[in-house]
Amino acid sequence: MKTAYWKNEYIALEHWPKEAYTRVHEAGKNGELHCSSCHQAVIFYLGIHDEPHFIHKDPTIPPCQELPKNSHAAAQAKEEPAEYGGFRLPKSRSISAEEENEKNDWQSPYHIKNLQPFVLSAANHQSSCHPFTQTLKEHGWTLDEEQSLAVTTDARHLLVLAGAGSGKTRVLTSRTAFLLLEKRVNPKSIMLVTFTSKAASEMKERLTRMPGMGPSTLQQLYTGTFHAIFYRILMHYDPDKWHSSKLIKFDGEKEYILKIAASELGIDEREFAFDACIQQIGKWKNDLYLPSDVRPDGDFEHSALELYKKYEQYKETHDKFDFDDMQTGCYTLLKSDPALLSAYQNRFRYFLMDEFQDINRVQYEIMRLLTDKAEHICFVGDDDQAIYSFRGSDSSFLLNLKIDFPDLETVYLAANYRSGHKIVQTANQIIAQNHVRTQKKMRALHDQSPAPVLFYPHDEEMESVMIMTDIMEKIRNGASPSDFAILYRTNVMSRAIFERLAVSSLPFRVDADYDSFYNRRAVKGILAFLKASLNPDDPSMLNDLLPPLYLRKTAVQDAKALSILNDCSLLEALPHIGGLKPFQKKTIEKAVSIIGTLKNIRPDIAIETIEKELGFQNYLKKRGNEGNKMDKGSDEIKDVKVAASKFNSVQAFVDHATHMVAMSKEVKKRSKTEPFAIQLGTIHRSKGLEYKYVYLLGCVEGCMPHDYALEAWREGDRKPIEEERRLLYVAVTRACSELYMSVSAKRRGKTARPSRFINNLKKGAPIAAR
Ligand SMILES: Nc1ncnc2c1ncn2[C@@H]1O[C@H](COP(=O)(O)OP(=O)(O)OP(=O)(O)O)[C@@H](O)[C@H]1O
Repeated sequence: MKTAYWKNEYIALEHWPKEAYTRVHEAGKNGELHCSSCHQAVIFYLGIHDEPHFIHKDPTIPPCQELPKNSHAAAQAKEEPAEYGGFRLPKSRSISAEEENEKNDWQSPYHIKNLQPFVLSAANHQSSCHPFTQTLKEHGWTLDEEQSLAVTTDARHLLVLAGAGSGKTRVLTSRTAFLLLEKRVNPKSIMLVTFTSKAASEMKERLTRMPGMGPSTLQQLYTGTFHAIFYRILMHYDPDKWHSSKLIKFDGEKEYILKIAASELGIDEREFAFDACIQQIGKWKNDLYLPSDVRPDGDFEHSALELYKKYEQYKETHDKFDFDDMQTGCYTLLKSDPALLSAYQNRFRYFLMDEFQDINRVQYEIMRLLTDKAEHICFVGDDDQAIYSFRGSDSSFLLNLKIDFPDLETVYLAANYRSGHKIVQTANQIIAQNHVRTQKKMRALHDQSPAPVLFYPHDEEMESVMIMTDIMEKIRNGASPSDFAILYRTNVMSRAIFERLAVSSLPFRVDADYDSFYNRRAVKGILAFLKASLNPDDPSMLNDLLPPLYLRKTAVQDAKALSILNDCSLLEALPHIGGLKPFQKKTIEKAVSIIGTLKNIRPDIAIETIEKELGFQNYLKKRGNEGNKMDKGSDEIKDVKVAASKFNSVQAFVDHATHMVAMSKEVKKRSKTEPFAIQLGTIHRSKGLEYKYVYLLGCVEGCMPHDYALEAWREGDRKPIEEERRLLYVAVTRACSELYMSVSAKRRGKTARPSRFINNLKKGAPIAAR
């Protein structure tokens, strides 16, 4: 059914603006929609597969005949009210039923076609006859011919080079078991390096299920990430120097140190990309470049080098260290203490290293030192999954291993056990466009999964509703929440889907580094103005309100004292703070006079007022992170406006934001102990994982590839774009059965273009009008 009543208003979907669809959907959930014929309650279906339509809430009632177009109700809809169904139509838009130009075409989902046909390869199913492989098989753990070779070879130096889902982790785990059980290697002499600590514990967990593997043996294995292993070495050697209380954990802290240094050096804060500078310093350190080794190229690197020097001085004087220092510190320690190095070399004789494509120079050099007396090294990696080069990782270490290890034996794994043929072909097609890579092609073992789907929401809000509908349908049909992952390029993209999940009854979890969208710096600033408007005495808004009014944080105390003294609100006290410069006084007085009115206007308009009239835009330019490459304050403002546009009042929006901040804390806590939940996460964090159903948000230019990569590409640097393509490849290859990629028409309130990475997937196929 294409028509309904929203309270007393008539909705004909054909003429209803798509930006209002999510509101109609909400209205249906709240019981505000009724059938235009029988007046029974209806809900609004807004999913991926079928066109949006109304359905009776009671599933036993069949669809009704629609009312004719020229009925009384339809005529009512022609009056073009300013507020319609609680939704404001753009003034220029007519909702007249006669105006066919205004027809609201639905773009059907596109099932990726033109993929190479599936060919069943007999080799895929052959399992090896090696006795160890046979033993594993008897215990339900199969290895194919290639995997078995990688597990049982006597090669001293072994590289397992393989595509996604080809069983690299399975091989690494089996090879560890082979060394322990077949070769009777002392577990204490094995070092097993994984990319995440979770992967290390998962591998240990898999090992416990192998025949003859006791927990005491596994406890003796030396496992962990490079960082964890290096830190353990440092702590063993000098626990005071490396005490965790001295660790600089967050980029925010680094940025603070760099901003002070920048002002001392006269670097213009407004223009400078502090996030890129933090990355650059990390890159130099991971490349083992001391400040004196750096030969800067261009203005940015010159400034970054000066800041690098200052940053190192700061840590020295304040007795601090950061994560990069754990690596460089370990390298220096091992180089400077031959006895210590020798002790480690004598202890560890067997090395197994996963995700080797993401190794950086300092890690490689430490690995070279530690493995000097090694009897066996197994490197595992996939250059197509190298996604950390922005922080100094370099897959050429993997690809050039033969130079340092001339007897290196390479085993290629080509069979993909994880995904259906159409997903594997889609991934092959995406990654084949990269110029810098080793040529390899994955082949799937079955063709039972449907083709990946591109779907076309109007915006971020509709994207999240469509995904939710699809997930709920699948769960009703027997899927488990843990079958699903919703992946995105950057955390800021998760706002809308988080909000939908938060108000649903579905269990979901987030990455360990997740933080609420409403805790972002610029968003908190905007919220402070809105909160002040609702309650000028709310002390919780003061801290975030002061910086955009150019007041120091210490002004909190002054404001509190003045409000008591003058018997006025905290907000009213601000212009009376002593020592204000004329421009400050003017800004504050204007703000105070306008803030009070914000609560009476629509939240998105209120935000616009804060931005333009109350100087928030200028503040962001001066003090924000507008020079940043990744997270720009102005982008956060665009996002917050999209979020606010769902609400009719400032109060409702502020309440919602407060609720979401509390929810994100709660969900984060729950995430640690919630195994049967929908996973919400960045693509970076999804590496090594797999899910039956994967949804990819924002497959549009600017999101994927990210704006920063597009900028680099325009300046002639292809590397970031290739890395973005690898990210998409990683995301696509997480899906076992079904993959959905969202190509929204709008992003941050502006028209968006489909990602260049998926454009070629549609070649030769009809592209529906957008
Ligand atoms: N020989 C095999 N028989 C059956 N299933 C297998 C086999 N090898 C691997 N698998 C399954 O295929 C999936 C992918 O394996 P694994 O995670 O080891 O791949 P990977 O190469 O490490 O993947 P990625 O690099 O994409 O993270 C897992 O579900 C694993 O259990």
